[in-house]
Amino acid sequence: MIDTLLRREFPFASLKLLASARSAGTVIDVRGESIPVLEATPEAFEGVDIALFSAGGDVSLRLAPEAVKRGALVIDNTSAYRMAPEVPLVVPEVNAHEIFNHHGIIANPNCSTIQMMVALYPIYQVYGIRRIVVSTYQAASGAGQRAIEELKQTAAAILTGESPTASVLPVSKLEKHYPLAFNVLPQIDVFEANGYTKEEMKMVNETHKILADSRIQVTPTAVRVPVVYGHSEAVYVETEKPFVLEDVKNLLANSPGLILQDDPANQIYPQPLQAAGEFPVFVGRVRKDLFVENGLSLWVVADNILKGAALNAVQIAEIWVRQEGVL
Ligand SMILES: O=C(O)C/C=C/c1cccc(C(=O)O)c1C(=O)O
Repeated sequence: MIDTLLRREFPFASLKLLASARSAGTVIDVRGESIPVLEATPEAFEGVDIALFSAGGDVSLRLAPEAVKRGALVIDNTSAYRMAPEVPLVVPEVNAHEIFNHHGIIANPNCSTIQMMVALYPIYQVYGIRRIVVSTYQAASGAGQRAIEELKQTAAAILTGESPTASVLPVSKLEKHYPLAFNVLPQIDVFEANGYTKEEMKMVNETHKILADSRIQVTPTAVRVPVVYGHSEAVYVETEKPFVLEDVKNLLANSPGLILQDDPANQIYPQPLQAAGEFPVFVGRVRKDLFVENGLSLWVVADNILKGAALNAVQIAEIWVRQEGVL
């Protein structure tokens, strides 16, 4: 979040870093200034204009109202408020207008939903979308620093002929754990009664809310893969209207937040290793379905920590301060 604020040259007059009591007291260097990390208490939000939350849903539920009460705009990166009717759920390239309907809190969508919305919104606007079938290939970083370490440890173990031991992935709070190295895990977060995981249901519900269209049939499969940064998605859509493939490619190449990388003859297509650290969403492998008239497949890759979280939140803040006349 701090790195993204600096890369975007966000015009903050001062930066207040808040965290748990356990982290309070540490000092972070920001542009040569040593900024102390303070304990996140209700009083700590006095004088704060914009509060970027990314400390888990429980913290957001407890402290976001306290920040709003003290005059802050809260941009929350957790799912705590995403489906609350009065809270805008915003992907700036899709529904930036919703930012100005906030009542103190704006929610940042789930990382996998964000990148899919950036790629599909141009298609939705021109051709309409009846159905989405998406398989995600999600990086270990989406599950946190301990998951990244476990991927590396299990890889090292296997490469040295030892048996890998896992204690974090796929879901740290559950009993069963499996090594991610040289493996894929078709579980991200816990399973719900309908057989879909919470991560998959976020993609369904958040797509409906962001596009304000609950008619769209969304069928996700969320998979953890042995990648450190960058989520990839194989997306199949059925459009309402017929399309010409070249027109779709030109549309994607000229849409906000997207870069088209689609030159199979030269093996050009998005890859997480190349997307990591970058702001855009990358789209490629755009092709017409072989059997379904209005079927279209595409491959979508983005840095899950940037566009999937920090960048999307900072972009929301940029639009808000611009409206406030600061930018
Ligand atoms: O695991 C991933 O790749 C994405 C994880 C997202 C996540 C992890 C823990 C809690 C949450 C949450 O619900 O806040 C979220 C999220 O949807 O943003």
